[in-house]
Amino acid sequence: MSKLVIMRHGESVANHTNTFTGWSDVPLTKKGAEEAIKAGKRLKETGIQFSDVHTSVLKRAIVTAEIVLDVIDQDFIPEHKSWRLNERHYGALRGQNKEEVRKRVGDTQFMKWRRSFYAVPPKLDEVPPVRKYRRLGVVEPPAESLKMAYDRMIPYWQDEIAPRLLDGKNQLIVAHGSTLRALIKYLENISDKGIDGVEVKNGRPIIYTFDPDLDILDKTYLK
Ligand SMILES: O=C(O)[C@H](O)COP(=O)(O)O
Repeated sequence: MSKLVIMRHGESVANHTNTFTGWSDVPLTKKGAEEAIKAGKRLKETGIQFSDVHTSVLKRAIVTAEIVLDVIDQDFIPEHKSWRLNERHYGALRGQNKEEVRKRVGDTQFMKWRRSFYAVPPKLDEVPPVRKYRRLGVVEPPAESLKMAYDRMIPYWQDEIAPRLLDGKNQLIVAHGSTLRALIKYLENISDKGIDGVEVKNGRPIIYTFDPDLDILDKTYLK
């Protein structure tokens, strides 16, 4: 029986100011770092030994993962970073205050951009080149729906995570609200409509236990 723990990064400065973030690379707040420490302590109590940790290439996930590994005394495990685990790209909404956008466009459009599977947020007119993505040969998208994020994230699951779990190796993923909603949708076979209501909180680990065929035996939330 292998275990997968998925966790959203701790509070970022953009979460704190209620700003659309996506692929913007923002640090954790002090509270975010404390959430990571708390999550690490709760994880330590479970005694799970991980073989690998996977993060996006965004520092709020990377730093959260490193804090957790430190607290659980598993800093030595291989750390894999992939743009495929990045937050969904919020396009031209990034950097905008969520409350101001909500007031401007109304609740329905606001929630559609944030929670529906297919809605694409307003696109960036121009995507400035970022060395981090250029060196990976990745073209930063002008915006992504959750479906688009799902489509680029699932190959990472199939290539890098599922085979390790099938080999009985416990895996930790520290990523983002949207990528983790996409993964939960895939793992639990949630409908396109049903995913609207799924929320992933900062710094709260979710533990999946799988049988040898990678069917879910149990799902536990750590508070
Ligand atoms: O990218 C962001 O703004 C957040 O990490 C997730 O935001 P959401 O909860 O509005 O999708």
